[in-house]
Amino acid sequence: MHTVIVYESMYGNTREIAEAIADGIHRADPSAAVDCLPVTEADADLTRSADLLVVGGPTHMHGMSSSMSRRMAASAEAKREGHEEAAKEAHEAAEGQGLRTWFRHLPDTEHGSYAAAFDTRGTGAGSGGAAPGIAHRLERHHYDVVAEPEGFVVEGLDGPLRAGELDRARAWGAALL
Ligand SMILES: Cc1cc2nc3c(=O)[nH]c(=O)nc-3n(C[C@H](O)[C@H](O)[C@H](O)COP(=O)(O)O)c2cc1C
Repeated sequence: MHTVIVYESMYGNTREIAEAIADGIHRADPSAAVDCLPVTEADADLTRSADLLVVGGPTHMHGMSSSMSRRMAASAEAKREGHEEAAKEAHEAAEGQGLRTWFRHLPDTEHGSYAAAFDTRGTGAGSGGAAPGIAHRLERHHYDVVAEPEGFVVEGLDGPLRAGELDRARAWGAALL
C-alpha cells in the first residue's frame, strides 16, 4: 500500500495536519509506504504510483485557494510585525503553484485508486471549506473518494491549530486504511 499526501500551505498549518495524517497512517500500518509533500513537488509519476492519494489545502474565501487569495495571504503576513520568516514562506508559496493549477495537470488514475480530501479552516460557523472542491476534482480524475471531506480548525488567520486537531488528523489518517 503506497499513500501519497499532497498539501498546499501558506502558513504551515495544513502542512502540520498533512504530517499528522502521515503519522496516523504509519502508526496504523507500520509497513505502509507514505510520501507527504507540498503541491510544488508532487509530480505525475509519484501520484500515478499511489494506491491512496490524500490532498489538502487551506480554505480561502470559503473554498480552495486561488492565485489572488494566496497573494492576499502573503501580503497579510508581510504586514505583521515579527512574522518575517513566515511572511517569506507565504510569499514563496504564493509564487508557486496552488492546488487548482496542480489539478489541471493531474493525470486521471488508470487503476481506480482511492483518495481523500481535507482542509484547514477558521473557527467561524460560515467558514466554508476547500475539501469539498478538492474531493470533487479527485472524482473528476476518476479517483474513488473513500472518506467525507474533512476540515481541521485553525484559531487565527495564520494559526495555531486548535488544540486536539493534530490528534484528530492522526485518527482520520489511520481510519483511511
Ligand atoms: C485570503 C484568505 C482568505 C481566507 N478565507 C477563509 C474562509 O473563507 N473561511 C475560513 O474558514 N478561513 C479562511 N481563511 C483562513 C485560512 O483557512 C487559514 O489561513 C488556513 O487554514 C491556514 O492554513 P495554512 O497555514 O496551511 O496556510 C482565509 C485566509 C486567507 C489568507
